[in-house]
Amino acid sequence: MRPVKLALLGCGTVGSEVVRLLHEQAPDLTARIGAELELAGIAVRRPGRKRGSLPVDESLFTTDALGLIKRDDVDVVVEVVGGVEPARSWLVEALRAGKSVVTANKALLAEDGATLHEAAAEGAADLYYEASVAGAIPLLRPLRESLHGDRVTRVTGIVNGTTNYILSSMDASGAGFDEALEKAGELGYAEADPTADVEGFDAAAKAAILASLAFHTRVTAADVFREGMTAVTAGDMASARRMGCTIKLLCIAERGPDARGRESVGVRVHPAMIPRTHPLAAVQDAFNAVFVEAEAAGQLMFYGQGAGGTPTASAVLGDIVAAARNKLTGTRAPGENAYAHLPIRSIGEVVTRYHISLDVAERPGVLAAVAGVFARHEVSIATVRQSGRAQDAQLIIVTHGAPDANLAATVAELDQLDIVRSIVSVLRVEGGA
Ligand SMILES: NC(=O)C1=CN([C@@H]2O[C@H](COP(=O)(O)OP(=O)(O)OC[C@H]3O[C@@H](n4cnc5c(N)ncnc54)[C@H](O)[C@@H]3O)[C@@H](O)[C@H]2O)C=CC1
Ligand SMILES: N[C@@H](CC=O)C(=O)O
Ligand code: NA
Repeated sequence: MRPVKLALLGCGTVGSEVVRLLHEQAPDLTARIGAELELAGIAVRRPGRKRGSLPVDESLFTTDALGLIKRDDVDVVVEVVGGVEPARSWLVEALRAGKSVVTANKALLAEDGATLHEAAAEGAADLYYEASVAGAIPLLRPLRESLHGDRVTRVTGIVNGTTNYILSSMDASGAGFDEALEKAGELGYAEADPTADVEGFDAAAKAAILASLAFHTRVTAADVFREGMTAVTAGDMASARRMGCTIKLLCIAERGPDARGRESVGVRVHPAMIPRTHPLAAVQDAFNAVFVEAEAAGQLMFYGQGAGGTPTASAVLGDIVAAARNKLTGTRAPGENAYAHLPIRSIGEVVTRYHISLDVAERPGVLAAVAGVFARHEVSIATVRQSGRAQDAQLIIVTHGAPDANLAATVAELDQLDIVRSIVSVLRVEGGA
């Protein structure tokens, strides 16, 4: 049997681990596939760079990614460069030519997955992207295959390792944001531009990919409500701790009837306060965890390493094996299945709960005035806690569920009240906190 030939694009944190695992596991991979996997070439930016410990022939390195993709002997293109361009042009070229693609590129899939899926359909080619969401955790294959007999209603989780590493460091040791981010970068968790992590763009891209698969509807990054975690302070974390909670950056994708009774999809990424008893509160460091709720299956939980070169390479290798097997047997991966065309609900229509911390003047009638604002916006208060000082006091209010637009309008009106000296923090609450 002739070997299945791979073109590897990118040899950074993930790419170098793909090379290492391909070498170390070669005999097993050959036995599992029924043919050898062979690297036809590795596209890099700087071919002369020292990659001393990598078990490959230097002659494989090239700066001509497109030339490598177009080679007749290449069967599978593995893209671990990242970013929208030139990755999109490369992958479209490969797919249209009937070459299978394995990619970890969530930014591209969430921005313009449709173009890749269309190119895959045109070229009758496989498009695999398990590594793009939650690193090593097998999550997309269960959504794309195992759960196809069921109706998924909600996907909730922690899908960014860098921010979970930062938030769990802030919670456990009171570590500062900058220090924890630097460490996450050193450990290979952070994106090339870590703004993508801390501002929630990376999690939003993953949320779009998850929602598209779960709800059979094209959801792009632009459809996802996104709020990063840079505004979460040590004070917020301490306040959460006092309430028996912690703060996590959550991705939530849900389907169901909106206020007009129309079946729709809401997808959001934001920091949220959750009780310490919640299973997601126990997810530490760069680990990820995702709950999938489906009508027949009930609740499923997926947990594991969501970032880092080696765990991510595990998912890439799994996809390479699947693509190689398909090449040999003439079968294909499931294609895009976006038949449902569900409308996207705006964040204003999504029912959320808020934890609001206010500095207020300490005088009679303050509580009534504050409560009046909530009532005017039809927001019901679950708990109020007041800690008083000489002339001012802090009020901590947790609401019941209400449309996010009502909650936002409540905060905006509170901000206008003379008795409110400052709005110290506003956080959404999930899971019964
Ligand atoms: N690091 C992680 O934990 C995870 C990363 N990913 C995704 O995997 C992909 C790769 O990520 P990393 O390996 O962490 O990034 P990285 O920045 O370590 O590696 C990317 C490599 O691509 C190279 N490159 C850039 N432009 C190129 C070009 N025009 N031609 C050839 N090579 C080029 C860079 O020099 C770099 O070595 C990204 O899409 C990322 O979002 C997905 C899951 C986890
Ligand atoms: N930067 C990402 C890497 C994996 O997708 C993260 O921190 O989760
Ligand atoms: Na995965």
